[in-house]
Amino acid sequence: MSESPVIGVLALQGDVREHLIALAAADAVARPVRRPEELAEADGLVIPGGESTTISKLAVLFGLMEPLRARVRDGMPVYGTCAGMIMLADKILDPRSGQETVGGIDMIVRRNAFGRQNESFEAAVDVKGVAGDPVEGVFIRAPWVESVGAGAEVLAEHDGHIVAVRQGNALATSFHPELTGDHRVHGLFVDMVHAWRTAES
Ligand SMILES: NC(=O)CC[C@H](N)C(=O)O
Repeated sequence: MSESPVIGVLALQGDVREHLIALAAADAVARPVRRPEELAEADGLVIPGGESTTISKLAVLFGLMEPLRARVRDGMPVYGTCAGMIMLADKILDPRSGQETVGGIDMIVRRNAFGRQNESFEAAVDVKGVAGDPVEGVFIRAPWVESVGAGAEVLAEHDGHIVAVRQGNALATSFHPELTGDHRVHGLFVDMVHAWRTAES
């Protein structure tokens, strides 16, 4: 395979460090991204879990919202977990005031759908494209996807609710593979970045 891709982790708020570790374990060069210049150098980007309204407001404040939208529109691979999934939704069912999204996936997301912090849970999830045993899904005040448009593919469901979606080069999960030590979902994302780089070069 060609040399390791550089994958950024949007480092405004949330579990940035865990994603940097998971990406490195999946053979990517992982870097925090806080400035537009850092985003420009990345071959792909992870938007971490955390608090989506905070991440949204900081992205606007740091001048990153428009550059993020532009790169996603151009096809840069992007992966969002939990709050990151919310950031990739074209529509949020119950946005807080001032909450914007990057968009990129034709889906409607319901924030905190699986309940509050103390209703967080783990469950085995079968994810299309991840071979072998189910993934251990860690759900923390997790969103679910109410519905997807024609262009988006459902990769996983839990309890009848959509929890993983892909549309082109955008991938999103309600749960947090970065917290489990199982790096297969990050591996899937790194493969998407390799494929995109090869297609672009
Ligand atoms: N673990 C998470 O990322 C929780 C997401 C949070 N409920 C939000 O709305 O942003």
